[in-house]
Amino acid sequence: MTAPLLEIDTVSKRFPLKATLADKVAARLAGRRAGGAVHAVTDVSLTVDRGEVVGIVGESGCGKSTLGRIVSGIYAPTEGTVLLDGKPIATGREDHVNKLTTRVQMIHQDPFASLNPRMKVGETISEGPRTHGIVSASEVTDRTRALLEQVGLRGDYADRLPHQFSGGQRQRIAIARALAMQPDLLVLDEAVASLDVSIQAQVLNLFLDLRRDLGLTALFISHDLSVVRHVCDRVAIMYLGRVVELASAERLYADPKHPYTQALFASVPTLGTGRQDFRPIKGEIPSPIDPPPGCAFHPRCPFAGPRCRAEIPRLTEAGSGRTVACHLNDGGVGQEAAA
Ligand SMILES: Nc1ncnc2c1ncn2[C@@H]1O[C@H](COP(=O)(O)OP(=O)(O)OP(=O)(O)O)[C@@H](O)[C@H]1O
Repeated sequence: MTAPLLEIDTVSKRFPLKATLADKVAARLAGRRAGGAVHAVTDVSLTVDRGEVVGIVGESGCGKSTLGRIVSGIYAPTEGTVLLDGKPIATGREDHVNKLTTRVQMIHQDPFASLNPRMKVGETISEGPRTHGIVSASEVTDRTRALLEQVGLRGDYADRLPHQFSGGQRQRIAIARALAMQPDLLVLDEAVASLDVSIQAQVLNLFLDLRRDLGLTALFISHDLSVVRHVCDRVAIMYLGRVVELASAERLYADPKHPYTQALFASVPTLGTGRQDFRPIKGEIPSPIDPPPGCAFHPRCPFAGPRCRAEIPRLTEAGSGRTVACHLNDGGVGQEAAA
């Protein structure tokens, strides 16, 4: 068996909060430390095989982008390690983050913000490969044209500026720029979220074609379950910084196990199930500054029992390669659990 291309091992990321003078005084009077932290990502372990596309799904603020940025070498994790092809991209030390890694390329949500408005798209696409010696000067023009054609644009668009393109075309340019670096791994962070639905479908189809032709490996971050279903082999569901369920897309969509996954599915009217009875998830997402004890989902969970309020559930096997972090799965929540 070959090792996974990407190995995320027990990664956490906390963003320290700056304490105001009033906080410091109050904390000193109370005999505790001032400040605190946003628990953006907690104890996440995940692998991605070569040629695999793994989705990261969850509501806003659950830590998806932070995880993507750690994998891209933009953030150092507070704890844990990220290995690409067995070598560290990042460890829990700021000076051990490979900020210049070219092997992971990130594609962001907003194609308007991610392209330099004053740079011709040909220069945008070829800048990275030229700087890093990935293409020679003599190859640059042909390679840039070929990349534009590969993403469904005309080669002579290389001479145009970003404002001459639509949102969907700009996202194609962003994909061409990422592919130009010949990355081992793509991190797509809400890559189609800002596009109209019909354009989303076109860009997703492009991604699927590229995946088939180039054997891409990717982390596909999205809040949109219907988008993820079309492009991912496996899907990790995140809640308040933790992975709560990880399964093949097929199994997850056929039979979601974690109460949060079930609630997430029930809240989406457009999953093609023909169901009209979609229900928003009840309650608010808790603060990542002060996560609830036990299972972070327990305040919103219809099945929560005493154990859920006290003990953090670990990800455990639930059959067929699926893992679920729920006490219902690892022995139940006790008599007191609501029916
Ligand atoms: N640089 C930062 N400094 C402080 N807090 C941050 C920082 N980046 C993210 N956070 C916080 O970390 C938590 C996770 O944010 P993150 O952007 O990773 O979530 P997300 O699931 O990608 O949400 P969204 O889909 O809204 O982007 C949030 O509470 C967010 O406010």
